[in-house]
Amino acid sequence: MQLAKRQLAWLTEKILADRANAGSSSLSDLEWRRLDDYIDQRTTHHKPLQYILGTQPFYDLDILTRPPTLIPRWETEEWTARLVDVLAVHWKQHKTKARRRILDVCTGSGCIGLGLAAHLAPASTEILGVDIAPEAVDLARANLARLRAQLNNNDVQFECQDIYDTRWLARHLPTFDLVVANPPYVTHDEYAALDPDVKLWEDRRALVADQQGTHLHRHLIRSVAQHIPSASPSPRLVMEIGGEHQVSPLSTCLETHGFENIQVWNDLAGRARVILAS
Ligand SMILES: C[S@@+](CC[C@H](N)C(=O)[O-])C[C@H]1O[C@@H](n2cnc3c(N)ncnc32)[C@H](O)[C@@H]1O
Repeated sequence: MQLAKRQLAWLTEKILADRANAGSSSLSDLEWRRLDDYIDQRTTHHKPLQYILGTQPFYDLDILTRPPTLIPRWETEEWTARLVDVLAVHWKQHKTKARRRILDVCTGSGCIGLGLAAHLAPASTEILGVDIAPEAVDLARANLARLRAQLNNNDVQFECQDIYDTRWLARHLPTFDLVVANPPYVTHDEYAALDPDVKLWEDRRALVADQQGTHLHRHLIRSVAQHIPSASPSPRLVMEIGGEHQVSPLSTCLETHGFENIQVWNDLAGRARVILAS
């Protein structure tokens, strides 16, 4: 009930914020009809609030949201901020003259890449975000255009790219210091049990992966091991995961491919959320 009231308040705020003439604080007939329409989209059609509002806060950035591209989640925001702190320490200890290069695989709205750019040291980093979905890349580029002034003079670009393209990987991966990713990690069984808010509106490709949700993670582990040599204790690969059940298989896979300093970060809810290694 509390949540429903809060959502109604946010929808009303959107209408008030969108109005051209801010003279009156009460809603006109037209605005009441728009509010009715928003409530209908939310309740009857299960449209997520963030798609109706059109944005979602991520770190201190206001990220545009548009179906079917995944809405940025608080868990991702949390580890992105933690990663900024970790990289600041590592990169201070292991200085290089060149800018660091980060590949944000499965970039979606671009939230991770943009969040990193906005908080890493000024003019220190080049970030490329790639996604297989053209509509995600369009949205990431719209976010880039909107947020450019907040990116600390760090360079960010987005490209449409299937990360299973081995020729692209062989050519481009060796130019990066670090790969970050929030890949699809929901198992087929978990997907069947998800809310209609998610299933009806967010791209299935953004969520589901074979091999108990670890297929893309394993592919990234193999690819990074092959193309990005271990140069320092700094992380080489940072991936979001779906929980404890994925820790052991992915740790084994990382060890098999020669990774060191394997760590798991829990999120604020105490769930295993990120696996990283150097
Ligand atoms: C879980 S979403 C993450 C989006 C965003 N990084 C975030 O954290 O909100 C996963 C993304 O992976 C993309 N994706 C799925 N398969 C891919 C592939 N083979 N190559 C590149 N991107 C892929 C999807 O289109 C989707 O945008």
